[in-house]
Amino acid sequence: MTGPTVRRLDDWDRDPLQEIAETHGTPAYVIDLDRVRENLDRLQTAFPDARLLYAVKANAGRAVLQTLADAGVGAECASIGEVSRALEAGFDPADVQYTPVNAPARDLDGLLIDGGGTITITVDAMDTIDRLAERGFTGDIAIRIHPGTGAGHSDAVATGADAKFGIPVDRVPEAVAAATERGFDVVGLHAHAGSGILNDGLAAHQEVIETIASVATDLDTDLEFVDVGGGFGVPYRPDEEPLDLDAIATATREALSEVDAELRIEPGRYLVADAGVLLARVNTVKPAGDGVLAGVDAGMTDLLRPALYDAYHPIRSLSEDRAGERETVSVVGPICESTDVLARDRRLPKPERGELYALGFTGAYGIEMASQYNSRPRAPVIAMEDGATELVRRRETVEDVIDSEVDR
Ligand SMILES: Cc1ncc(COP(=O)(O)O)c(C=O)c1O
Ligand SMILES: N[C@@H](CCCC[NH3+])C(=O)O
Repeated sequence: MTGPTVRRLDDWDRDPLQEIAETHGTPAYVIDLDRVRENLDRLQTAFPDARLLYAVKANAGRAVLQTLADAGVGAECASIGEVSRALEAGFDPADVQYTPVNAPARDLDGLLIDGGGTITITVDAMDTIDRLAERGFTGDIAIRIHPGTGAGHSDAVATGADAKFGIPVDRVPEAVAAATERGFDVVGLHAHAGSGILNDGLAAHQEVIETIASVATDLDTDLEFVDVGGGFGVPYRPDEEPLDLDAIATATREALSEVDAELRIEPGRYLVADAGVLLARVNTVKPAGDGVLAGVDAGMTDLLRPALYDAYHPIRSLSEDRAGERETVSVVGPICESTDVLARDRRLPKPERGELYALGFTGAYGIEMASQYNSRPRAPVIAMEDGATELVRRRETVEDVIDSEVDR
């Protein structure tokens, strides 16, 4: 069941969302596991020969991880925390790839404790090759290259262009030699162009794959895999076109035609973004300039993306249809920051106190980037599956916020 290419906010049934808000209160995240499976099916149809690793950072909830582990995909993890959550949710260590950025010592130590010998580590710095050798790590390693080109929904996430990520192309042979000398098997190459790539970013994405292909063919090493990262975008704005998955798959295959190694991809957003909504309720309404400010109970601590990237998330009123009256509404949160604006200048029904809103495409990088700033407990997550709903992450309490303080 591949489902529609994209599930827009208007495609969600209103009744179950209203019911969830009544039962669990707001703010609350909803994640539809059936939609996650549909997204996976579409990816697997477009990339039938690729090994798919789910980028856990997009949504590390156990229900999501179990769904994907059961479907037989692997996990791409950015930290020991993500590795632990993936293993706990049922991923086999052999299916886990750890791709740290400037791996903290605590992460590397933790991997050894957790039987990390069977996990593949993607190394992004010469130093980390030494640091793994010093710790007696015996697993396989892959080398992450810095391709020098990136793409994504904003410059902030065009990772491939940022020197922080990966080893420069001209130093990759040196890194492979250093790793081999220290007894490691270098089994793969890795590159990631960036996140939220839509059709206008395909050329840059392609360039990254061509770069990794040329590094792979120049190396005198048998590679088990070439991992071209994730980044498949989802059209959050109503005027954006869905990503042409077949075009990206064909171009990837062509670019790698001379490379004799398994293709790996590691999507996060594509699997979960349109499977999630964030529910929030209006508490205050006040005029501002030519429009209205609707103050809701979700803020940048629940959904950071608008404040961090100026990201667009569609917003819809789930209260009873109120024909006619629409106003220019900005939806603002309860955090004492001016950037705590979830949606700016949208045409919405004249807001009313108690009105229920849904924010779309919040299944990816929503709950994962939530914080306790202003000492606000994080929202719960409710999973939908096969027509049923279930609380899978409870609402935090103020006690949870206080609990990590040490008595003195
Ligand atoms: C190394 C790596 N792999 C995979 C991903 C997943 O990206 P996306 O959620 O855009 O598919 C990211 C995030 O951008 C990443 O940094
Ligand atoms: N967190 C980002 C994407 C970056 C992913 C990690 N490299 C977002 O919300 O769009």
